[in-house]
Amino acid sequence: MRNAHTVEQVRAAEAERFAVLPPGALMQRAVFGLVAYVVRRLGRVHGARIVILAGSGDNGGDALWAGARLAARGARVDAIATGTTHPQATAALLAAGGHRQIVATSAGPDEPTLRALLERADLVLDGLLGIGGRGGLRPAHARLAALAPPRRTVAVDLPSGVDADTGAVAGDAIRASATITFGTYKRGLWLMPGAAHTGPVELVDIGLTLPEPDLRALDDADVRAALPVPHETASKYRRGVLGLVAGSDDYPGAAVLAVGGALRGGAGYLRVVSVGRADPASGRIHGRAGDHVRAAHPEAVVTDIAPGDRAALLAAGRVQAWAIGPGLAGDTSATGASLDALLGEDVPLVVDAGALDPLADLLAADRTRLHRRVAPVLVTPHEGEFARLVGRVLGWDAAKAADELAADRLATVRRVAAETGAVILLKGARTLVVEPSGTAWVNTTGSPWLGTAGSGDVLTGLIGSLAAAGLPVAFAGAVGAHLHGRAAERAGVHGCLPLAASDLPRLLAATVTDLLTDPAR
Ligand SMILES: NC(=O)C1=CN([C@@H]2O[C@H](COP(=O)(O)OP(=O)(O)OC[C@H]3O[C@@H](n4cnc5c(N)ncnc54)[C@H](O)[C@@H]3O)[C@@H](O)[C@H]2O)[C@@H](O)CC1
Ligand SMILES: Nc1ncnc2c1ncn2[C@@H]1O[C@H](COP(=O)(O)OP(=O)(O)O)[C@@H](O)[C@H]1O
Ligand SMILES: [K+]
Repeated sequence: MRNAHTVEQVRAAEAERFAVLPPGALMQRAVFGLVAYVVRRLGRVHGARIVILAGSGDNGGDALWAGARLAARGARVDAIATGTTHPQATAALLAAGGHRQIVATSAGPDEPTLRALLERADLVLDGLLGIGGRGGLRPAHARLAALAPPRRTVAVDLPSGVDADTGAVAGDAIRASATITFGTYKRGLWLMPGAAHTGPVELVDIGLTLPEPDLRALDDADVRAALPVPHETASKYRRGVLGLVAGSDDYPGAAVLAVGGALRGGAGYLRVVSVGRADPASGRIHGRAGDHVRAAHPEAVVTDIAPGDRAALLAAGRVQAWAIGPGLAGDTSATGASLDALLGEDVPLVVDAGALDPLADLLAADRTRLHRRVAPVLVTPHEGEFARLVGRVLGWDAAKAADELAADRLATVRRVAAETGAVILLKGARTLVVEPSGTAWVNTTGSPWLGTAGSGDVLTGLIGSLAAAGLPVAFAGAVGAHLHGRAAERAGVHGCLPLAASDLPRLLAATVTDLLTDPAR
């Protein structure tokens, strides 16, 4: 498990260490980690050209001290500053033979000179701003951020211009190929849009004692430990039964995809409810989605029901979790009736896609509905669906939803989870899972190839299955998002690029197999 903390939490932990350690000790630990990374990355330090972008604070201090150590090993180090710099670190750099040759104010060097220096650099260390950065980059910094070569820039603690707590980016910000962060992960390294600026993030332990994290990210080891593995006395029922209401005559494929995900999530039995209509000749209820599921996945047990038939829905059988929504289309009041029936059942419920608007309508009529329910409800909107949800339930217009998410994605989702009583899984790059209590996970696996029609349907089935197999539903959301992302990362290796949603169940099976058979576990 990786943990992220707020700037306030980091400052408090640092203050506690400052009180007992010699001056500069924490900074030297950070510098040691940063230099170790640079040496590993460059391979050969002697003769390498390093450019330091140095701000006025301790973040610049870290970068300048690292420059001093690298200069002492024979690197050619140039520091570009925008004003004053950390005095001891600057003195150390100069003493080691480094240059502090340019002050990039408006009166500073012309752009070609700066550009030439940055273009020739083997590596640029971004020490403009760390956790002390406030607001967007000011013009002198912004100019440097625009010129720094993303593929050869390493962010010190965090990319300058990214808000450490929110991940918000106002204007220009450094784009880094890697970030070396100190003490703990900062939330902004994991939250969009800031997360798009970091490259891979490495943590350097500087010995801080930290409180409960504000945000968590799962690792493969956490997911491996959480995976539902059948034990000796298992049976299909004991492994967990998932009820899945998915597909429609218009979108039968969504049910097939959701079942494909569900079959890889660990539940032992899958009841699929297909919403159809009465056959004019026989009078029997029949849905196209059910036909497609039977053909693609003979192991699923399918019941066809008429739209909104609550009794037939519940008669599909006992389950340990329900999931509703993928591919549901048409009469939203009928979906609302099905949803209402499932909300009356005391098992975890996953609500996605075509069931989200009906849920929003139920919540608009009664905001306490989910707060009163004992078993949790997980909703899985993408950004557009999230905007509609907060529009209907909280009265936000689309612009407000977009502004709130851009300014502070985590706080916004936390607020909506607390107000609605739903666990919210907000999909997209860096999917967030947030409980009404505020407990939050961010997903750091995945790839933009997942932005393909139907991949969310697979995710819903997978999460429902993990919940039916016994994982608490919010955790099932975090585990499901991790597996879904890992599966997508494998697409290249398995010859599945460009990724199609139908590839995901097979890739999920390979992902789970590797996790469970990893000899290192
Ligand atoms: N304090 C310590 O002992 C340690 C600190 N560490 C480093 O210290 C950093 C924090 O240092 P600081 O508290 O000095 O803060 P920063 O170095 O992030 O920057 C603070 C300075 O930048 C100015 N500033 C803020 N926002 C600005 C903006 N938008 N444009 C231009 N200037 C702006 C402030 O007025 C202040 O002078 C961490 O991110 C980390 O890199 C590490 O060395 C670990 C140990
Ligand atoms: N740029 C991206 N990077 C990583 N994951 C993404 C990206 N875009 C979309 N995804 C993931 O792809 C899935 C898309 O789901 P969704 O939008 O519901 O698709 P659909 O409704 O077609 O099934 C989600 O799991 C989402 O997190
Ligand atoms: K920085």
